[in-house]
Amino acid sequence: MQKFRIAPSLLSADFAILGQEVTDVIQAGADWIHFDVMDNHYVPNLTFGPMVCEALRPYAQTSQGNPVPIDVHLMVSPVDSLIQAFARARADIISFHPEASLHVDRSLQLIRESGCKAGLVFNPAVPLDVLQWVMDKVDLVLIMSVNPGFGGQAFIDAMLRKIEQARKLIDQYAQASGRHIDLEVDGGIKVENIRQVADAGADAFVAGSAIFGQPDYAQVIAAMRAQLMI
Ligand SMILES: O=C(CO)[C@H](O)[C@H](O)COP(=O)(O)O
Repeated sequence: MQKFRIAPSLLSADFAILGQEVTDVIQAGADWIHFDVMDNHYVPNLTFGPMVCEALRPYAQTSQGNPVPIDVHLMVSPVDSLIQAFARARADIISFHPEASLHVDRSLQLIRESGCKAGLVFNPAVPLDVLQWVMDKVDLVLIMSVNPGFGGQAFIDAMLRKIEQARKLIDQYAQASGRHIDLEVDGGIKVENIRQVADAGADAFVAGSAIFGQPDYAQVIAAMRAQLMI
C-alpha cells in the first residue's frame, strides 16, 4: 500500500511551547515535523532558524525513541549560507525555492553533501521546468498550494493540475532510475481536500492551521488518514 506522510507545520503551533507542541503532534500521529523558515526578505514574514531547530531536535521522536524527520522549508534568500547550520542542527530534509538560489544545482549538492535530503519547492506561479535538469539531486518536490509566507490561506485549486504534472515527471524518472522522490504539497490542506490532493499524486501533506487550529490533534490526523485510506 502507498505510504502517505502527514507533516504538521509548526508555523501554526503555539511558539511559546514549541517543544511540547512537537511532542503532542507526534503522539497524535504526525510522520514528519514541517519547519517553516522565513526571513522577511524572500517572504514578508519572520519565523525561526537553526538554533530553534536544534532545540527542538530532542522532542522530534516517538515515545519509543525513534527519530521523527524534521522537514525544513527554507523561505529565505540567499540559501547556501544556511545549509550547514541546519545540517548541524540535525534537520533531515532541507528544501528551498529555485528562484531563491543563484545556483540551484550547487545548493542541492551542498544539502546532500551535508548529509540531508534535498528538496525543491515550487510557488504557485513557478513552472516545474528546472526539475528536469536536477532530478538526480532531488529527494523531495514540494508544491506550494498557497503563496508562501502565512498559514491559514485557501488551497489554490489550479495546483491540482501542477501536482499531476509533478507526479508524471517523478514517475517517469523513477521508472528510468529506480530512485524514489517524495511529492509533498503545502498550503490550505484540510480533512475535506486531502483525498483530492492525494488523487492528484501527492504522498506527503503539510498542514498547519487544520491541525494546530483544533484542540484534538489526534482526531484531525486520524480523520486525514481515514480520507487517505478511502
Ligand atoms: O509554508 C507555509 C506558508 O508559507 C505553511 O507551511 C503552510 O501555509 C501551512 O499552513 P496551512 O496549512 O495553515 O495553510
